[in-house]
Amino acid sequence: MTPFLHLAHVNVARGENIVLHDINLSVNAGEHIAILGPNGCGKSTLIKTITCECYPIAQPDTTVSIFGRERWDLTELKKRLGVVSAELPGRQTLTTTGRDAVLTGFFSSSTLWPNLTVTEAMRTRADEVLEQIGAVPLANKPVGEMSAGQQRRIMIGRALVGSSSTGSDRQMLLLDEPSNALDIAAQQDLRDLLRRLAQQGTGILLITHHVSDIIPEIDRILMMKDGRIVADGPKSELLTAPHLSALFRTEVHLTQKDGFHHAW
Ligand SMILES: Nc1ncnc2c1ncn2[C@@H]1O[C@H](COP(=O)(O)OP(=O)(O)OP(=O)(O)O)[C@@H](O)[C@H]1O
Repeated sequence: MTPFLHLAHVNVARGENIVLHDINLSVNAGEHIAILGPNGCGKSTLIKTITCECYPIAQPDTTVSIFGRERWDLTELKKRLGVVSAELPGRQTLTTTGRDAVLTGFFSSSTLWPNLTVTEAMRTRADEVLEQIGAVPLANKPVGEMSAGQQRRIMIGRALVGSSSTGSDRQMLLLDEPSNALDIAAQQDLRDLLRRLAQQGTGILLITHHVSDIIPEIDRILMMKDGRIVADGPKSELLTAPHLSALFRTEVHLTQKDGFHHAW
């Protein structure tokens, strides 16, 4: 199995406070994982640690290894690791077309600035990705004229463009509450797209507050509380009403239908 991530004894501070405590986590490429936990427990900081936007406190036993390497050129890493959240990369993205917004994934930029060199190979790869995510009709449409669901689809393309769909350069998609601000139909579209990508071998690391976002292909759950991973195991064991009730310190009810869970 190809390793995607290995974190050992990782502590991370933000401002004056330590917000991640002794994180130990290994993920293989192509795994499908959901991270659950109350507001402020450190989920986004964990993703930012993986993308090197937050750094661990240097200690002798601390390890952060991504795709089997501990040292990265940040530009190269960002190409391999796209994060999709409910926000666009910048306001300039609004005037960028769908195809160009996908191409910005090669540069981690908000738009295709004139000084960026786009090669033919990049264009071919962007067209491949537009096809893969079912967004060919959005190629020439400005992002600002798209619905929130269409924008999210393009941002998934932007996150995927820098890596290939197979082999050691396999796609790994990090999603931080991607269904926020989407209506019911757009949430459904997003789940269908994530299911298709997961079935094609794209790895998924999904942060969500919505249990119904946990597509059937996700089979591993991480539970975080107060900056610590408090549970890490199969969905069948952890995605239960008692575990969720303990995690969120409130009574949670759970139902299951067609591989999806619904909590209230
Ligand atoms: N830029 C920042 N500066 C200082 N502290 C921060 C910053 N961003 C987050 N924090 C703090 O770090 C802790 C973890 O925040 P983080 O955003 O990782 O949690 P989260 O689980 O993703 O929360 P949510 O579910 O609300 O998005 C919180 O206590 C938060 O207040």
